[in-house]
Amino acid sequence: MTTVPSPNASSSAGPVALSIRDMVVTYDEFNALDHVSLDVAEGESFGIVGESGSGKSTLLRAVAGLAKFGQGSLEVNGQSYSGSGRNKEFYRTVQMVFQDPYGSLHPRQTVDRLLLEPLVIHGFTDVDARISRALDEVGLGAGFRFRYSHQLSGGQRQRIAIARALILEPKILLLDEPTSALDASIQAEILNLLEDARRARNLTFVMVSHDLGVISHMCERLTVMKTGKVVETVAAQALEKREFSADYTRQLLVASEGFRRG
Ligand SMILES: Nc1ncnc2c1ncn2[C@@H]1O[C@H](COP(=O)(O)OP(=O)(O)OP(=O)(O)O)[C@@H](O)[C@H]1O
Repeated sequence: MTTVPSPNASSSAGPVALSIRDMVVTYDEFNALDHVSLDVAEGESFGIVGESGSGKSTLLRAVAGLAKFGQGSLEVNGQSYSGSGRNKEFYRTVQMVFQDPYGSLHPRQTVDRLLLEPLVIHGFTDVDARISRALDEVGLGAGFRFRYSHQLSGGQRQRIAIARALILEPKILLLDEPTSALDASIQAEILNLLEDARRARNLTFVMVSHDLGVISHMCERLTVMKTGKVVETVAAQALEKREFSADYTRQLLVASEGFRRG
């Protein structure tokens, strides 16, 4: 197993869960991802920040196989993947949670069906017990099993989306702004729920957010992106101590603090 030493904040410690080298995603001759490289360690919580359009979602989508990368390489849990091909094991062990759970939850399916579907696809048989456990883990009781997504609040819908991701016992969660559509108190509940799940299951997180406060609360390290490129990768504590090198990181931090004060 590949292990990356940790000489400083820009490299991860321990076995590598996710390794991206020189990744390029091109749309209409424009590089939305421009030679991006980074490593994320097993069990690490890793953040991606940057202004709108900097390529954060494209990076997650390229890892997930939802956007094709034309150049570069991707290794997940020791296995190499091409720009577009993914196998069934990948789709079990790597799960993505989106900002808007409406998009990922079929409106004509009950919670029960929504949780059953991935279990059936991946050949699990003890489905009843797994559905009950998944609902418990996200703080929803059996009473929610036969509700449709329009009968749930935004926070409850996001809990179901997380349950649907966790039910397959993944190793990596790709989280694309998972709480930015929620109000502050629900946001905190969902972040706590995610953090509890990560610790209990030794999950690896790669979390995109425009909110540096969320990322520094949740993540051990983070990559700052601008115009499709990595500006720098720093330890989350470095933000508080102002131990980063790029002016752009300082601008992002100042903008985010100004926004919070405002
Ligand atoms: N399917 C697509 N076709 C063409 N261009 C795209 C596509 N998806 C993304 N882009 C472009 O790629 C760039 C990066 O987009 P991306 O969604 O990754 O940014 P982001 O950092 O996640 O932004 P935000 O914080 O606003 O969600 C943007 O200029 C966007 O317009």
